[in-house]
Amino acid sequence: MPVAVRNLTKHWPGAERPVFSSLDIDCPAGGITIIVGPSGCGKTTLLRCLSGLETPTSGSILFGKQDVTQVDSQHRGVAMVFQNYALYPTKTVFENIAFPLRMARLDAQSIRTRVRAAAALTRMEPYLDRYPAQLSGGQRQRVGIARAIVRGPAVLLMDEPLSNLDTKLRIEMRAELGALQRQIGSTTVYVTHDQTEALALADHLIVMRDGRIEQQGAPEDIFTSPANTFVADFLGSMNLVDVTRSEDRVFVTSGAVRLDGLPKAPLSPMFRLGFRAEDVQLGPVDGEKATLPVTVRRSELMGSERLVHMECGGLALRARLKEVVRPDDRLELHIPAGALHYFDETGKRVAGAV
Ligand SMILES: Nc1ncnc2c1ncn2[C@@H]1O[C@H](COP(=O)(O)OP(=O)(O)OP(=O)(O)O)[C@@H](O)[C@H]1O
Repeated sequence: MPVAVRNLTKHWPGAERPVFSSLDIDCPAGGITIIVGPSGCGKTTLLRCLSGLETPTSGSILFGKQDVTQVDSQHRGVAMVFQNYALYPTKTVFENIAFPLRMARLDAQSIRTRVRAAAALTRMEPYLDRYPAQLSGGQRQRVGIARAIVRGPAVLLMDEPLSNLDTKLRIEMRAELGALQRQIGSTTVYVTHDQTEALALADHLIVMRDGRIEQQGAPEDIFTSPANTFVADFLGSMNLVDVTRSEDRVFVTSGAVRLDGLPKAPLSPMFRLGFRAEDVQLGPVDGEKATLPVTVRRSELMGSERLVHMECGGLALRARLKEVVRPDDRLELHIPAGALHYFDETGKRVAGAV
């Protein structure tokens, strides 16, 4: 069942401006929609409106064809997983998972069957008699997930479910969660500020800033064609260089940048050139490319390659390189034409630039 939001506005009483206004969102049936954006942009408020824990000021929320805007939270067929797990400390794992079923007054046999099924899916069967304090962080979050899926919700809402876990566990749980979501097939809306998580898990991605949607679509499309410099920087921290053009020469602040045979798109005298750290090359590059003179500042080992921090005419840039470079080395960076992004002076992507 698809979930949609139409013209949705939330204005907290007394606040100067709405948290978000006139939002339109479409979440595909059975898939994971990820809402990503910086802290405070309104993600949690939007999720709470979907759950029915919060009432929007205006607009509508549709679950399939049904308008649920005025429907009580308990009757929406939604379940929510919280960042802080929100488990009952005095109840066993079994009773925590069983809680929504007891509230719905299911008989003891059905409760046992359903709790066991949810525990099996989340690999918590061996721990049903334990209390939350006797579990690891990852296990606690699994209980939170089991409790959310135990009633077979049509819509599953997740608010930063992995952010209390350490990096290694977060990566493991992320993969588990993706697989589990496919198995249960509930339409899932998942909120995070972590761009890696968003790109890894999303079927449909929504990038928000200050209560506005900056871009929504397939994660690959957003990553390869960010609509503006905010999206480009937020998803994959793109290097952004202000470029001034005068006749056929282009400059980056104090250092000169060479654009061999570029750009094809009509560009204003000032524009922004974007490229990702992983697309930078030190060796010769065939064909059209941009060339930037840089000075190395710092190099961080990241397994088989290095994240190299550099400076180009006062601008800080990052490159992922296999080569060993040292502070103060002066280098020429080459960025192949296909890896270049162009934005106008307002930050908007210039269509068809490359
Ligand atoms: N109950 C409330 N009453 C008034 N203002 C609120 C309330 N809850 C949230 N806000 C405000 O709404 C704005 C959006 O908050 P929200 O929690 O939705 O952001 P977020 O994007 O989820 O951020 P984070 O990632 O930090 O959780 C913030 O400015 C916040 O202070």
